[in-house]
Amino acid sequence: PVVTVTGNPFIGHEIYANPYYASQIQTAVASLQTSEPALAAKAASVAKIGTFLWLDVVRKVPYLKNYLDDIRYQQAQGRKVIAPIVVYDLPDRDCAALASNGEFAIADGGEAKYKDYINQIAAIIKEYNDINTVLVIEPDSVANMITNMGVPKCAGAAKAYREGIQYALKTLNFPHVSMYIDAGHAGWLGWPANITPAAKEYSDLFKNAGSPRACRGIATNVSNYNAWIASSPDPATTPNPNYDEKHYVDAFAPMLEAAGFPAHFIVDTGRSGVQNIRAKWGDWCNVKGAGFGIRPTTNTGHSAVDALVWIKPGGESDGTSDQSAVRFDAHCRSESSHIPAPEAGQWFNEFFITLVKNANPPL
Ligand SMILES: O=[N+]([O-])c1ccc(O[C@@H]2O[C@H](CO)[C@@H](O[C@@H]3O[C@H](CO)[C@@H](O[C@@H]4O[C@H](CO)[C@@H](O)[C@H](O)[C@H]4O)[C@H](O)[C@H]3O)[C@H](O)[C@H]2O)cc1
Ligand SMILES: [Mg+2]
Repeated sequence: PVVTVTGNPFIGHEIYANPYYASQIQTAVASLQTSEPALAAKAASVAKIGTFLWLDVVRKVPYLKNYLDDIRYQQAQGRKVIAPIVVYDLPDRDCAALASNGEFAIADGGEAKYKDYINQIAAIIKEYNDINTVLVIEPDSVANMITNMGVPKCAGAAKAYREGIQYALKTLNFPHVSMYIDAGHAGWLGWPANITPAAKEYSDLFKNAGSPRACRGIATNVSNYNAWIASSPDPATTPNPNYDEKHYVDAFAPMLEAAGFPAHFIVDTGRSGVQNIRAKWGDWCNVKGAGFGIRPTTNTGHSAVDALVWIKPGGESDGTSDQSAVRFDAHCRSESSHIPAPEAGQWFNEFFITLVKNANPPL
């Protein structure tokens, strides 16, 4: 039946555990089976945990139908399953870094290609109006508009980012959809100097898109390593009073509400199980010693936080450590980084095994 979502979309639902991530995990399990069977079993259990599907290239969009068909099959068995998707293909993507440079360039018709990408997603999502669908909108992009307008590529992309995101918010505004716009993390927009301009930027985006019903709020800590709640501040976070994601949400939510954007939040806890492992807070690439964090849940203990979720699939690289690679970013050879590492999005088996070993809570 047609789904109309009101309120927290995650309540009473499990998050789709997609077969693509599961198949990559099987590789790790096979490599551990004989030498470390207990660890292999823990690794295998991750395949059942729902992570988000990243539509990071337009050629992946048609595969969305396969996943949605699979969810229909699970729903036919009486299960209530969320479709968890990341929309991530803006032209001149990842403008302040190199690791996740995208396929579309503004200089090469990227804005029109992005609208076609969004239209393709909208056509499929519209057809599957019986599936409760959650969309994270464009990790890192708006955050870069707040802190990196000094980077020529970001300054040059500002108009395209804002227009592209507003197009997405309007075009994907369906009754069965809930959208969360990415807003970096506590160590990015959570800094006092950044959070005030951030509140204006996000509320303007929301209002200029016509305050779409489906725009439920904000996603934080996507692909990052911050605690949801830290028992004490990680030394790398000093002197930021917002030293974990809960402090960031507590500070940000009322500012957005006051500016006309009554945002709810989801927080990525996929790789936040271990704290105090970064030399510098700005070290974002393949952080050595990381562990899987709090399992996806709606028991957040926070009225503004709909769910803790695993958005970045742990085990997929943040970026290559190969200095000769086109998309090499020096942050991926930071003192905090696990080296060697493959290209962004590629399977990073050693890192996955560390995430399993260091999982907190334990697997
Ligand atoms: O105490 N002080 O006096 C003081 C003064 C100034 C300060 O400045 C702040 O310092 C922060 C670093 O601490 C900066 O935050 C970093 O900004 C980077 C982008 O520029 C982000 O990188 C992205 O990370 C994504 C994954 O999260 C990747 O997917 C993506 O590819 C990658 O590009 C880092 O996470 C994020 O931690 C702030 O901008 C900056 O304003 C801070 C304190
Ligand atoms: Mg990235």
